Amino acid sequence: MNIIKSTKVLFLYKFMQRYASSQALATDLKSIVGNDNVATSTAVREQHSHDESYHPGHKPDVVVFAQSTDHVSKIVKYCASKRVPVIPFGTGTGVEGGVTAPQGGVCLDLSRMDKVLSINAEDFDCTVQAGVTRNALNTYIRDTGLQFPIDPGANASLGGMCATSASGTMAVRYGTMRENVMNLEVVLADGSIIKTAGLKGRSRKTSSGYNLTNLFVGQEGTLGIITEATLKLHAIPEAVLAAVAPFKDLQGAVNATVAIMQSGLPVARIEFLDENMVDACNRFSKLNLDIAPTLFLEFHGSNSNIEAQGQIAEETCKSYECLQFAFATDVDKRAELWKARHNAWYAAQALKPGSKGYSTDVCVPISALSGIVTFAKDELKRLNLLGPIVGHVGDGNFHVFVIVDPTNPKEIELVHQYSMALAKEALRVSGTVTGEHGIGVGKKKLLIDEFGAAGINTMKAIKQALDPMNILNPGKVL
Ligand SMILES: Cc1cc2c(cc1C)N(C[C@H](O)[C@H](O)[C@H](O)COP(=O)(O)OP(=O)(O)OC[C@H]1O[C@@H](n3cnc4c(N)ncnc43)[C@H](O)[C@@H]1O)c1[nH]c(=O)[nH]c(=O)c1N2
Ligand SMILES: CC(C)CC(=O)C(=O)O
Ligand SMILES: [Mn+2]
Repeated sequence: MNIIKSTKVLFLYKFMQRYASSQALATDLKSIVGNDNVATSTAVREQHSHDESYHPGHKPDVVVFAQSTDHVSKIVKYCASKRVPVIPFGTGTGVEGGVTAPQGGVCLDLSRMDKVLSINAEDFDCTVQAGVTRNALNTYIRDTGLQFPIDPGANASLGGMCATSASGTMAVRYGTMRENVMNLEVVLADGSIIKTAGLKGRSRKTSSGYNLTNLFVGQEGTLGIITEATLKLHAIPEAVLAAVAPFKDLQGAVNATVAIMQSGLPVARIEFLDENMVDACNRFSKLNLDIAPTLFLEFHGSNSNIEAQGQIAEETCKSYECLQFAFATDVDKRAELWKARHNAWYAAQALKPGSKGYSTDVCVPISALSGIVTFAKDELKRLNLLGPIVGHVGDGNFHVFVIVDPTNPKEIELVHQYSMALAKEALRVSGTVTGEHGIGVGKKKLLIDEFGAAGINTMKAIKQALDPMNILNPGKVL
């Protein structure tokens, strides 16, 4: 009885101590960035404690809404002086638990840094603050005839997209964030500010110094806070044509993809949905597609060549026994199709109300795609798991959205084992454990298999050099 009582007292004491120190932290931060930019309410901390995944949330002690690079620099400098963790937060749409605060600390929300700073239409580039979302940028530049085509399904922040090296359905044509970031402004762990590709750099190529830009793309907030990004823009195509092609079997759809890619056709989107995913999208997005392994395709070109592109794809799909090949030229029909594709994550979760999605994200050389998708499906069947499959297959990248009961630890463990087995199979065939979602907390254990000890030690040396006190998003990636 006494032990229980003293444990309760100790717990209460620790709780009071943490409460007092978080209040002191908030007071100091308010004096740096102003009262309106600091929140300590449970609701705001809860909202910033998790992303869109099944990973358990952890609340930060304080949420700060930065308004400028100067704010970010001052906050980081202050946190360094107190050894307080800083966790950057874009829009919280990540899926590997990257924004959780397992050690408490300050969640640095960048959404109020939402200015488009410059558009250089003649150079096909722009510079934005980190909190600008991809939809806001595309709306802003609509009249220039340009677009920023990297499209994770969510309306993510461009800072978050840089930090996770995001991609999406159009990476097959326009590249991922890695290929589209030209320069970054980054606040380092001591509060100093750098530009990764030169103080004013926005040239199309450079071989000057180390490639700092790509060090900070995909670092998930563990090496620095991205405050501004200079990005490549692309012309909005004169003509767009979409198509839907259901197949008799999975192999036909995947082999047709490989053949289309090998033919050199500049396909803009080529997305695979297995029969379960098509069924889920039909229900969630009110489509009426045949329930079969299916490709969604899109071609971008000029009025004079768009039909020829579609025709080559149609012939190729037919030679792999597609059941039909239906073009969608109408703007609304196309928008409906891609909206449904972007909502596939929610469609899968809606199959079982109350469930959560556990997403895998392997990427393999395209010649290994058919084998590994078959492996993924066979393992689902063996383990009796429900997991619709969807993939940016033109890049050899696909996800199994395994549906789990978040309150059932046994089921979560089983799905975790499935995800690990799939990731190891991807490595066996020379792929990677994540094509676009990153490592976060979910895939840390797999890094050693992908890079080996010497590779991991190199990453640790970089982390140690840039963040010696481990205040930047501690517990993530490494
Ligand atoms: C419905 C749906 C569909 C998709 C996706 C999500 C959802 C909900 N995603 C995943 C997600 O949208 C993607 O990872 C985004 O890049 C995350 O951007 P946020 O702004 O939400 O970052 P979020 O706030 O979630 O942060 C992600 C990570 O980056 C760090 N971070 C955020 N801003 C930072 C900054 N300014 N500086 C440094 N670090 C920062 C965070 O600390 C965290 O570790 C995705 N992704 C994808 O690649 N392809 C896809 O197809 C999809 N599809
Ligand atoms: C939430 C993500 C798992 C979704 C995604 O990456 C996709 O739909 O392609
Ligand atoms: Mn994806």
